[in-house]
Amino acid sequence: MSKAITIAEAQRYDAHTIDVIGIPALVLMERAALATFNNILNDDFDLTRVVVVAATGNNGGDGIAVARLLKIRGIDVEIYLLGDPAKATPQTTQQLKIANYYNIPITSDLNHIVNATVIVDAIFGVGLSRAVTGKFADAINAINAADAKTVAIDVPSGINADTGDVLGVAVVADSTTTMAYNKIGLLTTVGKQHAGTVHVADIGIYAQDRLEHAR
Ligand SMILES: NC(=O)C1=CN([C@@H]2O[C@H](COP(=O)(O)OP(=O)(O)OC[C@H]3O[C@@H](n4cnc5c(N)ncnc54)[C@H](O)[C@@H]3O)[C@@H](O)[C@H]2O)[C@H](O)CC1
Ligand SMILES: [K+]
Repeated sequence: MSKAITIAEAQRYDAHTIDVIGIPALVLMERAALATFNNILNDDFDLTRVVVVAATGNNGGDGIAVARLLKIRGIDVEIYLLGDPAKATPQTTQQLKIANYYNIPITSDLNHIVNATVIVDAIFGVGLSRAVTGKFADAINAINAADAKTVAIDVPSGINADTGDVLGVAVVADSTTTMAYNKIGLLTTVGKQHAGTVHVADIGIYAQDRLEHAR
């Protein structure tokens, strides 16, 4: 049974890797995006119309970087942005700048989500801290109403990564690319129902500063 971690452990390992070891947060974000991008290509989905639904935390930054990787590959992709870009994290602000360089369209039309063939869920990851409401809930309901295949980044948005509980409303994903280690909440019945196939991405974050040898 491979290791699964809590939100607090994920945040602690993240901070240790950045602040003590010295790997920049943006490098971790790029590796998270590349792992998710490769899983999307390997999952062999219909990539005719991809919509990345992103908020302004680092989960959103991961998704905006995935959008750029898809755009460079010649795939029709747009970003449905939730929240105020002026309040984005530094890493997500940088990803928005890069996405702008590649002229990736940003939409606020929920119909674009409903009509997508693949949706990337980059709304909330381990930073989810309260019940999902308002525009965030509207976007998650649109994602779940779509016929599209849905790929969640790190945690299906709306799921508490410690307990697997749905905080108001949560994305039901076909697959989830989760960073570093699986999350204990995704091993629960409800967590599994929302995560779909879970891919664990090695992005350079390890509990003991190195990748543990497979048991
Ligand atoms: N740990 C790793 O290995 C890496 C993780 N990455 C990604 O970063 C996210 C965590 O990012 P963070 O900015 O801490 O939080 P989120 O993006 O998950 O959440 C966004 C933001 O939203 C606010 N918020 C919380 N709950 C609600 C709510 N119910 N309604 C509205 N807004 C809410 C809160 O302020 C949060 O900060 C992790 O999951 C990974 O995807 C790194 O990119 C790579 C390494
Ligand atoms: K997510």
